[in-house]
Amino acid sequence: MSVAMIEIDGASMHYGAVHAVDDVSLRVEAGQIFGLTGHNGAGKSTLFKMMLGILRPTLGTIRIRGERIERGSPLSVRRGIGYLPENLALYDNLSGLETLRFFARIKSADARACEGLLERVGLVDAAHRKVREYSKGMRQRLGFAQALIGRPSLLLLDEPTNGLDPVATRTFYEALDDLRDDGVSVVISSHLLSEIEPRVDSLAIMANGRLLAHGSVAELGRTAELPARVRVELRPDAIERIDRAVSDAGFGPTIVDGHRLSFEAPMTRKVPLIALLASLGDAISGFEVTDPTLEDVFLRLSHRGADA
Ligand SMILES: Nc1ncnc2c1ncn2[C@@H]1O[C@H](COP(=O)(O)OP(=O)(O)OP(=O)(O)O)[C@@H](O)[C@H]1O
Repeated sequence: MSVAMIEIDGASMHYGAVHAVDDVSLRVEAGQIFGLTGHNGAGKSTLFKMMLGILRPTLGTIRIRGERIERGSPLSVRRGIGYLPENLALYDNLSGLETLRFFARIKSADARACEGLLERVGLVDAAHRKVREYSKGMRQRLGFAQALIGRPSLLLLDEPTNGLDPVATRTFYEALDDLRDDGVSVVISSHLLSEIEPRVDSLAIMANGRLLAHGSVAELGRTAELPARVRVELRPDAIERIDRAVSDAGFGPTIVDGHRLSFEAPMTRKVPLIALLASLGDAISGFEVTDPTLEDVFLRLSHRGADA
């Protein structure tokens, strides 16, 4: 098997009785946008800090590109990682450009790239304004530019869209796609499941320090065994006939809402249900298919985790 970008093996971080991260094993392949999701306090930030070697795991190991991460890890490994912490401390009296130059010095990176980075995050016009005058979204974009200093091959971004408006959020994800096209691997944490769902190649769901599941959105959907919902709009006189035909074929349950019927089918039987409905003729005037969302998957898996 090829070397993973990140390989976490049985990693735990315990603060006394608090198990911030608890026996997490995870593999992130190179060249992916990988999402780390979970509710507040699930352990996402702690796992990031462990991946960076800021925190030493109580148990387990973490490898980046095959190199074990620990405090005092080789600079060559750390230099290849760009990190946007959840709350990046910025100096209010520095301008945006001075801020990036300051971080470039700390990272021993080429400061000449800083102007280009400001352009990349849409802050070139604010380059010489003091950070104290920046809005929350501008600070967040400056933080993102800071993570890109030194052309890292791995980006660890903790809640990067916090404070961004919808347009800035879209621009941010477009920038991530470009970075992935350039071969950069990205791990992004968020508790905004609907935002992250269409934008990651695969993801992990954490709750109370534990990993509930990981894989592509489709794989997680299968793991959660949630049904697809199909809603049809009908001529009133056809309701009974179609309800019977669908339940005779083994689908259900059916919900009747005026002249609409809703059916549920396991994802593996969604297409046969649609084919059956399509064969039932012109009594059907409208059609809507809803696959389970990541939010549904998360809720189902969290409940299972709590019941275990
Ligand atoms: N230094 C610490 N000492 C004790 N407990 C801690 C410490 N740091 C984190 N924790 C606890 O570990 C758990 C995980 O916290 P963490 O910040 O990793 O979660 P998170 O998923 O990033 O949450 P959020 O989405 O709110 O940022 C929480 O219960 C938190 O209170």
